[in-house]
Amino acid sequence: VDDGARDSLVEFYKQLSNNNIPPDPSFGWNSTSDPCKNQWKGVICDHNTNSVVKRIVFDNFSLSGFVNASALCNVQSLAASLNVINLILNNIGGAIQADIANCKQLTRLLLGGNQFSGNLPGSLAMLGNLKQLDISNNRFSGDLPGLSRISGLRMFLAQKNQLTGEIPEFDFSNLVQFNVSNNFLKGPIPDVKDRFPASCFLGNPELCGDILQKPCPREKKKSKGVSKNQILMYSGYIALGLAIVALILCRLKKKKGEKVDSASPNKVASVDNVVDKPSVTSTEFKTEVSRSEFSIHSAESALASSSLVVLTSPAVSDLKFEDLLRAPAELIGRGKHGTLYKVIFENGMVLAVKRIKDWTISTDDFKQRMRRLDQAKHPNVLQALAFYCSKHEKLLVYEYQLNGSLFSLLQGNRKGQKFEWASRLVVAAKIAEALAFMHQELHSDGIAHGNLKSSNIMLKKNMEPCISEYGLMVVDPQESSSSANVNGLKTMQQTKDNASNAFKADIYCFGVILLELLTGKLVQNEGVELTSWVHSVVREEWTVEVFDKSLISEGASEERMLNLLQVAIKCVNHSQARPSINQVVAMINTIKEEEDKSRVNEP
Ligand SMILES: Nc1ncnc2c1ncn2[C@@H]1O[C@H](COP(=O)(O)OP(=O)(O)OP(=O)(O)O)[C@@H](O)[C@H]1O
Repeated sequence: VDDGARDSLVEFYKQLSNNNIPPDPSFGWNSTSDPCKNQWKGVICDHNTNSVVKRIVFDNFSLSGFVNASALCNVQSLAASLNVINLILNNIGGAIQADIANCKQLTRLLLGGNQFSGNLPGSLAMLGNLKQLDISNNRFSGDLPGLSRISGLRMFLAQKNQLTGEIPEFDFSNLVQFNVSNNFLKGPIPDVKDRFPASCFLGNPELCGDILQKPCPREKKKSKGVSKNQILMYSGYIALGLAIVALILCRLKKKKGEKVDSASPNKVASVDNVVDKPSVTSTEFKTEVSRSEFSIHSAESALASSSLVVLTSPAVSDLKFEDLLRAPAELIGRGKHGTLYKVIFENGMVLAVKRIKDWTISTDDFKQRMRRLDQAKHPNVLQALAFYCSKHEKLLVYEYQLNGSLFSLLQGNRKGQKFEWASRLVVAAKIAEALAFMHQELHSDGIAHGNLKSSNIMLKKNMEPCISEYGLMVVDPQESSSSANVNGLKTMQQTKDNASNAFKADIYCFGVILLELLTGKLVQNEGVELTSWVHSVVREEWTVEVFDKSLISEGASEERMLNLLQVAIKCVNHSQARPSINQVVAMINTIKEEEDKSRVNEP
């Protein structure tokens, strides 16, 4: 760590601890030692280089000073590396300075359970990489800043403060935890469907909305207060709308005569007729909440190859592309590689449609890949039912899984649902076996999963786990590092032996899922961090601390949990010496057999 960064850290700690001198030399935080090499307490460094600070973690350290965000975030080398600031459950006071926004790489800012006060800086909105923001149980006041640009935000906790004003706009698509209860917020609650219970909003006497069974008073002003300019603007929109409709009608009339026949015969699947209407216009069919939001980029692409290829599933044999466009669609989530919509049909059928973003694969390669994937069938792999592919647009259709994903199960979104050790072991074994099957089937085609993570493990009706989105990531050596997998495999994927690396990468990602199952902690987008945390705990010989508390209290066998942890650690080995998927299956099955035996022998 460079001297400037070290000195700033020392300054930061000084103020954080109210000028308390670090308790002993091994604690660090002095200008005579190095934060990484000398392993300062509360500092976690990049495990590869051991020379840049990634996290500052002081949870429950009885600190009672202030946060000097300028000292921390105005130093370029620190700002560029710091991912996590975790100061929960201390006694830290004062305001948060706007300079916090210079720590642009922050994914977690956890300040809950302190004495912070004052307004939250509007600059928080600039922390575009944030996944978790916890300011709960403090004395923050004033309005919440608008954080709607932080589209990856998964957790926002602001309960028990003194916040005022309305709840600002949020991008709720990725939020899985949200709480603003017990403040002084007012006005309408945003439309969060049933994703968050009323308890997340309670304790704000002036908040209103269906969820609180407290209707909001109708706004009278709306029609009264329309200004002249607004009238002009709206009439402009209406005129433009009418012109577009007229243009579309003209074009449709013309096209009807010259029926195009461009769909090539398809050996694997039945192909529906060329779409002749809906997508001839430009872009999004989007009205209010529940309309289809798919867009076809141009009339040209719609006519040239607008066929929906229905794969061999009989469930959707009559499905037509236009049905898909017409049905109401709801945005479920926006991931790194695309967007997922829930589409509900009149006959009650519910489908999940994945719209893939920025995939430079050619149309032919895409089609071929889909057909290969369709041939590899396994009960624990979610098969695509159909797909659509044009130059600019790639859609995949899956059966919608009502029970959600392993991610949401671990996150505790499914209320009151226990997730016991035996079930976790079954999930691990089934996913490993399914992955082994797919690797075996698709090895010669070089198609690995490419994006294995707990949000891509769906739970079927009977809670059977199944791998979803297999093979939707092409591992392309030419491709930029931005396409790299979430689990920090960039450098690996950039190396030459790409296909084999992709299979190895799947093993790594599977190891991360095992760690999630064992620890109950989630690493969405932060795989490297969970693994380094586990490594550090194991290194310090507090191994049992790693396990999910609910597993310990359930009395799960420590020995078998340790054995599974060993498997996970082998899988997340950063060198390429990872076990093969078949070895992983064998190891997990041995643990599972022991578990089954012990259950039989139970009194
Ligand atoms: N078939 C499905 N049925 C129901 N929910 C699904 C289905 N497939 C995915 N989901 C859920 O929808 C959400 C968005 O999925 P999506 O795959 O687009 O994003 P992601 O997995 O977070 O990121 P990425 O783009 O990297 O795959 C996730 O919570 C996922 O668990």
